[in-house]
Amino acid sequence: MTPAATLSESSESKTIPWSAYYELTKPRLSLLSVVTALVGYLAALPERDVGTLFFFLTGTAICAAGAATLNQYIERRTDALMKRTKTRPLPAGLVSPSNALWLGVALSVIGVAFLTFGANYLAGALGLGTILTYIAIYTPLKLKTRWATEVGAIPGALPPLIGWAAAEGTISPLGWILFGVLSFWQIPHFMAIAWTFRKDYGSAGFPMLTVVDPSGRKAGIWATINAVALLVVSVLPIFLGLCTWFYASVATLFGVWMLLRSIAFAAASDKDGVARKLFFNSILYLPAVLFTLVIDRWMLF
Ligand code: HEM
Ligand SMILES: CC(C)=CCC/C(C)=C/CC/C(C)=C/COP(=O)(O)OP(=O)(O)O
Repeated sequence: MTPAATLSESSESKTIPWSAYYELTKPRLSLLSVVTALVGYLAALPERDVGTLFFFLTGTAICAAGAATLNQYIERRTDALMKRTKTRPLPAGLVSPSNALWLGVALSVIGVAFLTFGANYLAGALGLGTILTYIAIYTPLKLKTRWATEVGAIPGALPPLIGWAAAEGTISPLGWILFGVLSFWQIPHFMAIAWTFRKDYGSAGFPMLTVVDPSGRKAGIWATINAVALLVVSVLPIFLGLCTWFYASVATLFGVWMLLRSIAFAAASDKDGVARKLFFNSILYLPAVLFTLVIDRWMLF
């Protein structure tokens, strides 16, 4: 198939680049959400069932793609005002807003149906909850308050619980710990990004912490506080007998590293370089700690 298809709209013929629809789904972020959901599923140590695994993975991916598409539909005007986002399919005029809206709604409904009927009701409810908190609460709040970031951390941290629910039909303490790890991890992750793109966010009218406090002092302190919480929550499994020292050591190592990077970000007067280092550190943290957790759980049982 060619990378583009031709579609008739009223009397005109328009070329629809499929890659533009693909970009609407924020493929990297969506894929990462699926990976964190898979971590929840694998760490739950279920009785394996290939059918459930298939529907849960595809359902989560479709939900994430639908949520991302709806997010881009809602933010099409502000995305046009930022350098980082102005080439996205909607501000670039590659896809019509109504097409994006219908695609987002259709994907979200299909994704929730896959989770509900292919896994179980709890997984479906969590999928729906993730979409709604992202689209109906976080996305509109972004223009209103700096606390939107903390609200956004909820849908960002819910996918492991979808995985846990798909595996067990319920959520065990380690599932909630994973939710805590993902929630606290997102704050230093995003404080670093919010510093780097503060001018972009400011010009689009987003009151991010680095916009309302342009010194970056509050962002640094808030990243550090959350890095401490991340370290504490990430080592809880060892005290509850839910993992071995293998996971606890890796989580401590990466947690301390993230904390030191956050402190450096808070302390620096010129924050540009340290913010990028904290961002890259946050990107390394997740695969290292989550992969180790899955291996550790498999070794334990
Ligand atoms: C409050 C929640 C979050 C916000 C506001 C946020 C925002 C962002 C932004 C703006 C970027 C682009 C940075 C750049 O272009 O330099 C980014 C990158 C990234 N984010 Fe997040 N993120 C959040 C949650 C998450 C979650 C939950 C994950 C993983 C499951 C994640 C993983 C990544 C990764 C791996 C990158 C680098 C690769 C890429 O740009 O796609 N983020 N994030
Ligand atoms: C199963 C399912 C529905 C998964 C979706 C989970 C998910 C990806 C949650 C969003 C995390 C988040 C707040 C990202 C930033 O979005 P942003 O809109 O602020 O980023 P942007 O500035 O790049 O648009």
